[in-house]
Amino acid sequence: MTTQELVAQIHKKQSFLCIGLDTDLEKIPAFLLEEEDPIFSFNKGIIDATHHLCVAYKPNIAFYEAYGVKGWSSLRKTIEYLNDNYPEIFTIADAKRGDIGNTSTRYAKAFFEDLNFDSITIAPYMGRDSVEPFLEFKNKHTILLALTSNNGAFDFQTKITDGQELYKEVLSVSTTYKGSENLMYVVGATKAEYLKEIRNIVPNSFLLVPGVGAQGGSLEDVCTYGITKDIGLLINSSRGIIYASNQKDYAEVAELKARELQVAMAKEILKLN
Ligand SMILES: O=c1ccn([C@@H]2O[C@H](COP(=O)(O)O)[C@@H](O)[C@H]2O)c(=O)[nH]1
Repeated sequence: MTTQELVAQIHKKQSFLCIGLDTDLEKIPAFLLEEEDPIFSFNKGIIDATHHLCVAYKPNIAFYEAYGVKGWSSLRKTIEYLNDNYPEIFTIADAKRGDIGNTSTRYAKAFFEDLNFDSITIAPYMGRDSVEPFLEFKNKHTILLALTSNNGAFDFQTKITDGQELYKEVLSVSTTYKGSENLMYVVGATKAEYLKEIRNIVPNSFLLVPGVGAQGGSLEDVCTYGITKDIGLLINSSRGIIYASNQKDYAEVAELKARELQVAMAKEILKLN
């Protein structure tokens, strides 16, 4: 999917919501455990109930890898279901990969070609030659971890390196990578006060923002400094939407939670006019 197509979807749906599919057999409603593939059945229920309110879904790959071959099969069914039924949806493999060049190319083939995701999250720690292989893929997007939502972000990401904080170095150096027009960045909603400075370095890039809801980040705070004329934000919520109920009504309750966020996002878009 191109960035322009993503922006068009955001305006059409008046939403920049990304729903995280962090599907955990210990948290999904018990009645689904009798299904042949409970993870896929749960995801399908969530997707069918919420696709009109969001522009992206983000399966976190850890939740699938944890179940071995069965988990990978559920992941494949989920991405195929999305691509076949809702091709307008932007898909994010939250895999946090990145390795020496030839290995990164294999990761890119796995997620962009075999599974056909639109984007993948990547750790920038191994530098240019670990990221550029992902950027070679046309209309595919690489989402670099810049300033993450967790407390551990302060261990390294905010430390001064070469005269500025490491996360700023990640942002500015990565803009010189070949294919950098395919870059997006992860910035935690819990770090909203950093967004003004982040926008000075990457004024127009899309930011994937996890951390609203369960982690306590505020959508309004993120928008105050992070929103651009093309919106430039994908705000993620996982547990706050998908586990709002663990009963038969889980999909309907997920729809209500997604709608609350979509309505708040529509208000933020209106403020831009
Ligand atoms: O900095 C980061 C990077 C990734 N994540 C991931 O996003 C979701 C957040 O889930 P919630 O339930 O909405 O808290 C999850 O998959 C994380 O691994 C993040 O939270 N922070």
